[in-house]
Amino acid sequence: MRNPPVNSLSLEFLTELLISLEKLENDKTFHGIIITSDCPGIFSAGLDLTEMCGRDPEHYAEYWKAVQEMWLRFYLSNLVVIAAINGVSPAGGCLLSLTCDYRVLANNPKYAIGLNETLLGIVAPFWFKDTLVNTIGHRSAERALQLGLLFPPAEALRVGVVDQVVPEDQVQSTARLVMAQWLDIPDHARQLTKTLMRKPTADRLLTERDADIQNFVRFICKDSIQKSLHAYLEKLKQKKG
Ligand SMILES: CCCCCCCC/C=C\C=C\CC(=O)SCCNC(=O)CCNC(=O)[C@H](O)C(C)(C)COP(=O)(O)OP(=O)(O)OC[C@H]1O[C@@H](n2cnc3c(N)ncnc32)[C@H](O)[C@@H]1OP(=O)(O)O
Repeated sequence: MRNPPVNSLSLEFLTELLISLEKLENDKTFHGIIITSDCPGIFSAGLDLTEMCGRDPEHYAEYWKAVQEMWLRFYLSNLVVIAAINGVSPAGGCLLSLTCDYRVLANNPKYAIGLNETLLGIVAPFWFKDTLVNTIGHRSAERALQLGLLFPPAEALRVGVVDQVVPEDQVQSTARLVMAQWLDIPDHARQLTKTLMRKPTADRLLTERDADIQNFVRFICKDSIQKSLHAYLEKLKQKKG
C-alpha cells in the first residue's frame, strides 16, 4: 500500500485497492497476495477521516459502500491473502488485516493494532465486530471493542489478533514463507474451506447492505459525531505544531 503519509483508506485508495485485487484475481497465474505498507512505521491509519467529516450524505453513502466492498472482496477472495504488518494498524487498518488469511506483525512496541473505534466516540459496525469475533472469540472481542484496545505486538499475539510476531526485518520473508505453506494446499479444497468458514459472516452484510449504509449515514451525519470527528482530526493536525 502506498498512500502517503499514513495509508488512510480514502475513497480513491479503496478504489485502487479493489481494482488491483480484481486484476490479480483475474490473472490465473496469481494464487496469493501479501498486503504490506510502503509508509514507514504505518500499516494503515484506517478509514480516511476526511471522507467522514464535513461532506454530504450522498458522499457518506458512496464512501461506506466502498468500505463494505473492500471488506467483502478481501474477506471472500479466493486468493491466499497474507498481511505483512509493518506499522501501526488502528481501526480500519486492523479491519483490512483481519480480512486476510494470516497476519505477521513486526515486533515493534509502536506497532499497535486493534479496533479502537470507541475511543473516537464511534461504534464499530456489526461486520467489523463479526470479523474480530471470528478471529479472537466472543469474550476477547467484546472486551477489545468496548475498551477500544490497541494491542502492542506481544498482546496482539497472545489474544490472537495476529498469528505471528517477528523481528521487524523478517516480516516480509516470514510472510513469503507462510505463503509458500498455504500455497502447498490443493487450491480448490482451501478455497471451498475458506468460503465455508466465511460466507455466513459475509452473507449477513450482503443481506443488510443497504440498511447498513443508511445506518452509517444517519450515524455519521449526527452533529455530535461530526463534532467529535472534527475535534479528533484537529488534534491529529495540531500534534505537529
Ligand atoms: C449504531 C451503529 C451505527 C453504525 C455506524 C458505524 C460507524 C462507523 C464509523 C466509522 C468507522 C471508522 C473506522 C476507522 O478506521 S476511523 C480512523 C481511525 N484511525 C485512527 O484513529 C488513526 C489516526 N491517526 C493516527 O493515530 C496517526 O496519524 C498515526 C497513524 C499513528 C500516524 O502518526 P504520525 O506518523 O505521527 O502521523 P500524523 O498523525 O502526523 O498524521 C499525518 C497526516 O495524516 C493525517 N491522518 C492521520 N490519520 C488519518 C486518517 N485516519 N484519516 C485521514 N487523515 C489522517 C493527519 O491528520 C496528518 O495530516 P496533516 O499532514 O494534514 O496534518
